[in-house]
Amino acid sequence: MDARRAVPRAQAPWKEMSAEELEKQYSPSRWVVRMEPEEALRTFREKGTEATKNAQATRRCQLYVPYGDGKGDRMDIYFPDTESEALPFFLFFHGGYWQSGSKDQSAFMVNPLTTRGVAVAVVDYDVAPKGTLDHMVDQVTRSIVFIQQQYPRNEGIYLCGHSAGAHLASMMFLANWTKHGGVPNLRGFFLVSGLYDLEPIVSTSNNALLLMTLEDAWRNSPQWHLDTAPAWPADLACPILVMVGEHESPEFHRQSWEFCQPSSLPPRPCAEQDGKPHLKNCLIWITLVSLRI
Ligand SMILES: N[C@@H](CC(=O)c1ccccc1NC=O)C(=O)O
Repeated sequence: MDARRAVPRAQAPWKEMSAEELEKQYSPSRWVVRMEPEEALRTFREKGTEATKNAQATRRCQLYVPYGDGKGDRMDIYFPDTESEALPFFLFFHGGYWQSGSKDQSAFMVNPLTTRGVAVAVVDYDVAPKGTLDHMVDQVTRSIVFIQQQYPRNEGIYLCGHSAGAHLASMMFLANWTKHGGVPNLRGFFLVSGLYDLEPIVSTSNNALLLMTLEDAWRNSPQWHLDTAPAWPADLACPILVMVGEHESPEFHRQSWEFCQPSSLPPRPCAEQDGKPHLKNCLIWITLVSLRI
């Protein structure tokens, strides 16, 4: 807790906000410029569901693959046309503030990636109120270990998450892989519009179903734990792309920006090799055009 107290107030502008302003900052749909919030959320769901149906109708796939014993431990895996186990794997973790969304509306990246020779796994996890944050983090960890064990000859595992899913993916920097049965061949992170410090969310309506305490938020905020994260194998070259939408709220921009600062990101994969940093961090500002699906 000391580290959190040591954060200068200037770096935590949300602490000065009214409850109403904080609510707005953490309501992404209210920042969409092309449509009203309700229409934006509906469009997001409809496009995702349509793209998932299309992917399942057109791609070689295995659906509802169990990655554990829990009822919610399921993923859909989509394959390129080429039959091979030596494929790169792209794992996607959906958003929805840890309380909505599912794999069934999240396979929108499948066709562009599988046509380029990448296998895609769209992972389900138990959203609140069934699942707690700790349980979801555990599920995500196990889903990655499952892919590594099923496809030991993979050409890299790339994690991508959106919003709450980007948070879950970023928690993997803190994972104790040896405890989970082996180090996955992680080769890249794509973190889209993520949340890395959960404390501001505790007092918003997004916490009504999740019921996270300040303690839960602290434990599950990668922003505050990267300096003590377990060591990574030095040979894992692992670029991390942190992305945030151009029109998203100042708080969403701040979360991504602060997570990108060298003092926040895991020091170990940064170890220099051949005089070059292992880890390339960059903040990409997505334009509205590139967000179109
Ligand atoms: N109630 C939220 C919904 C939301 O944040 C959201 C919706 C779909 C996918 C991701 C989302 N945000 C973070 O996980 C909003 O008003 O935007």
